[in-house]
Amino acid sequence: MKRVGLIGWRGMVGSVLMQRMREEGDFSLIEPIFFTTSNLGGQAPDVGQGTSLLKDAKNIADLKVMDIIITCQGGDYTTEIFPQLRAAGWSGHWIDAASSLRMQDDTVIILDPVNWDVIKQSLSCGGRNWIGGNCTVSLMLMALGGLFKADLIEWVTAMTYQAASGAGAQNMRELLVQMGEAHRVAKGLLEDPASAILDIDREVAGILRDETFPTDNFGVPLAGSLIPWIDKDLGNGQSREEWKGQAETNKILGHVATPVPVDGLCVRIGAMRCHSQALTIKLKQDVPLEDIHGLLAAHNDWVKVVPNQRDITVKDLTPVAVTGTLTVPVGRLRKLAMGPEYISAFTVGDQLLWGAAEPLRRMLRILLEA
Ligand SMILES: NC(=O)C1=CN([C@@H]2O[C@H](COP(=O)(O)OP(=O)(O)OC[C@H]3O[C@@H](n4cnc5c(N)ncnc54)[C@H](OP(=O)(O)O)[C@@H]3O)[C@@H](O)[C@H]2O)C=CC1
Ligand SMILES: N[C@@H](CC(=O)OP(=O)(O)O)C(=O)O
Repeated sequence: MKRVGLIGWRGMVGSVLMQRMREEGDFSLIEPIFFTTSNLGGQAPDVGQGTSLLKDAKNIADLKVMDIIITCQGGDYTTEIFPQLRAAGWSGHWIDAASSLRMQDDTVIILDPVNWDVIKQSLSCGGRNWIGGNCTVSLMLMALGGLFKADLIEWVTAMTYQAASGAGAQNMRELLVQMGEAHRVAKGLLEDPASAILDIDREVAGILRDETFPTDNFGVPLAGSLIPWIDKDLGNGQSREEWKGQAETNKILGHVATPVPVDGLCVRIGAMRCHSQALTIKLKQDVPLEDIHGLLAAHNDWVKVVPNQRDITVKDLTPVAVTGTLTVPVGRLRKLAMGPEYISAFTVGDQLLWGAAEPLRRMLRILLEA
């Protein structure tokens, strides 16, 4: 049995990974060893193999005896430990949720339903560094995989509606506290059916703008508002989240020489853990919508084409419908006024599942089966 070190297993992404590994019976196929950065010697979780003690996630000697390491601990941890481990001669497989190593030449961004060929090629050449992609990019590719595979996309813009979870667990909590505050100030007026809506609105706007409003994590209100910037400012008008769209999409697809342009605006909204994206796609040719539906639906087991009709769209193409599931619906498919090669699409995906934990879990299975 392969010895698999798990780091970051109690964080938000790590907890989703643990849940999925339990559901899929992955622990029965490995010898799991749990590490910590904060609770050395504490109790490791019992995953069906009895209890054990947590090991030090920064102890290179302990890490070196692992065949495979999966980390959801974060970019700082990766930046500190990964080079030391490789410098110490470790030749095991490193599977990582953090973005730090994604664009290095010796890494593959893993999303096997989309880039199994790239993963296979790297495995056959001795590849050992497997990095999960940005959530927005992975979810877009799960949805549009059929069009990319058929080489039909000339360019795509992604206008995103990203959930609080992408910013971290504390941000999810803060969103709910903000919602509670907004409700608190309006509660009395809401209970009075005769109250004026503009009075309610004034109270809510007042608390959202109040300096006591809880914004320690987001820095600004998200509830009752939105934040049109995600991740760092690259200084050229683009956010780092927007930059990842083209850079990671093309690396995932293995398009080194002729990248497909991917760009857009990334916006944080008050959803909990599902990212949504409105896509405008310029196709290389005029393809009938029916064929587009067929290509999209046939690409992988999780994408689901939602007919472009109101009733089913408002029910099935939403964060509420998708949260906690692996389904990636794509809908609002129609030809745009710009011409027959231009189509719109809207997609939703759970950013903690296909956007973070699931590609890592599946990479582990690929390595176990290799
Ligand atoms: N959030 C997201 O949507 C996505 C995140 N990622 C990447 O995954 C990595 C981890 O992100 P995320 O899971 O959000 O990070 P978390 O902050 O939830 O967890 C990271 C680590 O924090 C420590 N920790 C400290 N206090 C707590 C607590 N109260 N509960 C749980 N853990 C605690 C744990 O380490 P220890 O047990 O050692 O103390 C844990 O492993 C990052 O690199 C991120 O970039 C990738 C895709 C999406
Ligand atoms: N930046 C993403 C979440 C994330 O962790 O992305 P990355 O893995 O590329 O750093 C978001 O805020 O929604």
